[in-house]
Amino acid sequence: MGLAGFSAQVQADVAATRATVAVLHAELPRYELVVWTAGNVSQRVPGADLFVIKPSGVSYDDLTPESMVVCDLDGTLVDGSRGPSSDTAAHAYVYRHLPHVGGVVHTHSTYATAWAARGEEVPCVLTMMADEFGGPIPIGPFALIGDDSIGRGIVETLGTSRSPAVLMRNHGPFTVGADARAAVKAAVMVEEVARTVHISRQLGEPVPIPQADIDSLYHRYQNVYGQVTGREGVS
Ligand SMILES: O=C(CO)[C@@H](O)[C@H](O)COP(=O)(O)O
Repeated sequence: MGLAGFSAQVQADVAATRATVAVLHAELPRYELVVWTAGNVSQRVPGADLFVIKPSGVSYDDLTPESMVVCDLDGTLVDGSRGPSSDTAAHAYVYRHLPHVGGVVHTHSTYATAWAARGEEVPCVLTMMADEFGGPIPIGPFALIGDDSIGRGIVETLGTSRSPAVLMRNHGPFTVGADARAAVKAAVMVEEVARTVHISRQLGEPVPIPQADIDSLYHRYQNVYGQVTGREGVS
């Protein structure tokens, strides 16, 4: 165990990833996506079959770069002085099976988890949903914590959807992204739209967006929205 067998470059990348993942954990309470020690963020280490995740059951106030733990893609602890998150096996399964994913986030945010408790997907009735999720936010199967079951449910469900978020039944949202920041963004967005669609439902039946419009919105947001490097005026 330890990082001594890894190159200086990988060790530097591990240090940088630890810092990134520690900072991003602070976003979960900031956006009110978690209570107490619920939830977790992880990110792949570039150029190595490793990822960084938080230690299990440690207060968000006490999460530092040094306290982050490093695991291999089987979820085995490689470096760190504390036990890894209880969801490490789920994160590891996602990294093993989805090579394009560089970051994974899990929260128990209230509205998204309420949809998960009902086992009902969030229908695509908001332009913001079409933008970020490209359609409904799907429900994954019920799965117990600790082995590959949650990871399998995430990968199987995301394989049939453009959504970077899955609501694991009776549990809560898991989100993925090119890096941990993108996965945190999806976690923030999934809670926001779950809340808005829930409120809309109290007022009546939300109006679905036609598929062609969902496709158009998704394409624009994914490819044109924001500061796209290489576009005129953006360096
Ligand atoms: O879903 C669960 C437990 O039900 C976990 O995600 C906890 O919410 C956080 O666990 P640690 O990451 O602190 O082990």
